[in-house]
Amino acid sequence: MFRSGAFVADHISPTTDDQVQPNGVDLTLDVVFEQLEPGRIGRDGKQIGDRVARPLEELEQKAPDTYYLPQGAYVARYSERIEIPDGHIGFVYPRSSLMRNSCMLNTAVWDAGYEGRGEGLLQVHHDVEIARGARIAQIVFAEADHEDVYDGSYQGENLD
Ligand SMILES: O=c1ccn([C@H]2C[C@H](O)[C@@H](COP(=O)(O)OP(=O)(O)OP(=O)(O)O)O2)c(=O)[nH]1
Repeated sequence: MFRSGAFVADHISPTTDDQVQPNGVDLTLDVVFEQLEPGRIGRDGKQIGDRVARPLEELEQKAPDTYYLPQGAYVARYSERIEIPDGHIGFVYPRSSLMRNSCMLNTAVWDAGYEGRGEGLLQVHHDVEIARGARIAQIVFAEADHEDVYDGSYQGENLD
């Protein structure tokens, strides 16, 4: 069973009322990275290729700060601290307005026990402007059995 947005919101911070949806919580864009060097996925480990944060553009004095993203693939970091409670699994979906603008957010599984400010693959199929802090995704929680909790290398990532 999927949990209510109000339940999810208790595990996402910070959140404002307008981020809380009936079945999930909207996530906002913090930083966009561009990968510079190849990474590696091995049989016994992995390495994330070097990356650089994209510059924020002052597009016609637009506030807040806005990213202008040419067609390409980027890694987007969410602003919110996400905690997946025991007995649950998380899924992130793109905001449909991204899709309708020829962009897509690809995501993986969010494991029970994970805490951090995670990332997603932002595919830009047509140039787009996205303001920092804009809502780009929605996270939902489903109840799920598990034996262990997440204890991998991304545990606690990007928390200050
Ligand atoms: O789209 C996603 C999906 C998951 N995560 C977070 C939550 C998840 O619990 C963690 C690790 O994901 P996964 O287990 O798929 O990563 P891995 O490559 O297998 O790394 P590890 O070996 O550390 O588990 O990354 C994201 O940031 N973005």
